[in-house]
Amino acid sequence: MDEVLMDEEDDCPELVPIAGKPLSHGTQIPVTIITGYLGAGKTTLLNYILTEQHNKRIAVILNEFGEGSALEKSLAVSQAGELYEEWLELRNGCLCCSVKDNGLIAIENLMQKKGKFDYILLETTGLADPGAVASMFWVDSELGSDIYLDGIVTVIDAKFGMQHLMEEKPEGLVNEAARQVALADLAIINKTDLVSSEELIHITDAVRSINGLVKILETQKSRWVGSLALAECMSEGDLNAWSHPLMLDACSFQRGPNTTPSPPPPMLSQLCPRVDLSEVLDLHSFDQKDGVNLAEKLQLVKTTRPHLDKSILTVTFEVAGSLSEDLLNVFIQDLLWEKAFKNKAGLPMDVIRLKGIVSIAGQPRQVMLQGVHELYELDETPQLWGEEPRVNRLVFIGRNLDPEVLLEQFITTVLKVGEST
Ligand SMILES: Nc1nc2c(ncn2[C@@H]2O[C@H](COP(=O)(O)OP(=O)(O)OP(=O)(O)O)[C@@H](O)[C@H]2O)c(=O)[nH]1
Ligand SMILES: [Zn+2]
Repeated sequence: MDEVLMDEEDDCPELVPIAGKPLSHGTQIPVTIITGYLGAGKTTLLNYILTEQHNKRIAVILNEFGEGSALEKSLAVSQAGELYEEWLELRNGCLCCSVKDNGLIAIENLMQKKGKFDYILLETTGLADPGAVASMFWVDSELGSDIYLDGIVTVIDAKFGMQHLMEEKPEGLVNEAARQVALADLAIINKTDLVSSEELIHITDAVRSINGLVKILETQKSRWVGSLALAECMSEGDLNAWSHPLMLDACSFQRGPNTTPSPPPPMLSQLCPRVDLSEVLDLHSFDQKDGVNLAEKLQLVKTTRPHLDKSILTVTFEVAGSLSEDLLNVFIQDLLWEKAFKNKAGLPMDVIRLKGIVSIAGQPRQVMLQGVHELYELDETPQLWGEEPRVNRLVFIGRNLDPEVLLEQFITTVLKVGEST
């Protein structure tokens, strides 16, 4: 294994970009953030991952923030049954450099003490905003950290998830459960044993209506508990694709007439509920490895309609042509930082997650756009534009989004009229 490069251990270190940022994550360790409302099944999923056969040295971090202005946070790392614990000093409620850098330093220290990990899983508390935690790893990965953000996994309670998603918050505040779904790269709808197939469809639709981009899996005890026949059905490759109850339903039919004696027709929720580790780990949701097939993925995304009152939704559009990079930055900053765009009701659009593949005038390769809350990044992918006309595809997940207004703003401000691609 490679040497662990340690950052200077300051109170609040200055991070300096390293020259010649590596294009691959060769020596970096992925971190997956596991979030989800209280009691949804996050720890159960972690335990499952840790006990499953794999060749990885996985470290688990429990990101327990105390109530209110707690000054300490425990960083427990369990690995191969052993539990290590570190205590971090936090400055009062400050989510800026104190948490950021100390969090990373603690992980890096730990790696030095215990040897390098292959993978880090970070469980947030049920009420945490995964966006804040994600930002910490995402930004620093660009600055030569040992760690990069692989993806955000949100565990949802099939039974109480609807209730959590619908909970009314005081004016101006986003419901935490909905925010966790909005930010998810993978949504695991757990405890399917506790609901009927109708309830399962309902919660799945609600999740999809918030986040049109997310991959959805259904589980019991965060794992699969099916029979051999179901194991066969799971080997069908299409479940690696975007899972949906109807697809799970379809896979029970594909088993064909040979499966005798036929078992009682399984409830939708009993089909194939498991998590294959490859579906949770190494998602590459924030980097260029994802960029290669992101263009295809984005084509499948549809603008959603709010399922719940005042809820978060997904807006997507395609625009042919090439963009001015400067104007694109202005557009994104107006949207994310200035909150300058309003919907028809006059409410400012609030984007939580942003993804896209765009064509920058004069650049031969596709450029990936990623955003989480106020952070965003434009990154060239290895993918060259082909012969066919270039198409920009964007996906926005957030509140008060109006597809028409967004599209109009995008076209008028960003598109380089008359520019050849
Ligand atoms: N019936 C049922 N119970 C489950 C399932 N998955 C987890 N549980 C139970 O739900 C409870 C909460 O599970 P945890 O894994 O601790 O949930 P968590 O999200 O880590 O909870 P917090 O960290 O407290 O927010 C435990 O009692 C689990 O045994 C499931 O699929 N079905
Ligand atoms: Zn837990």
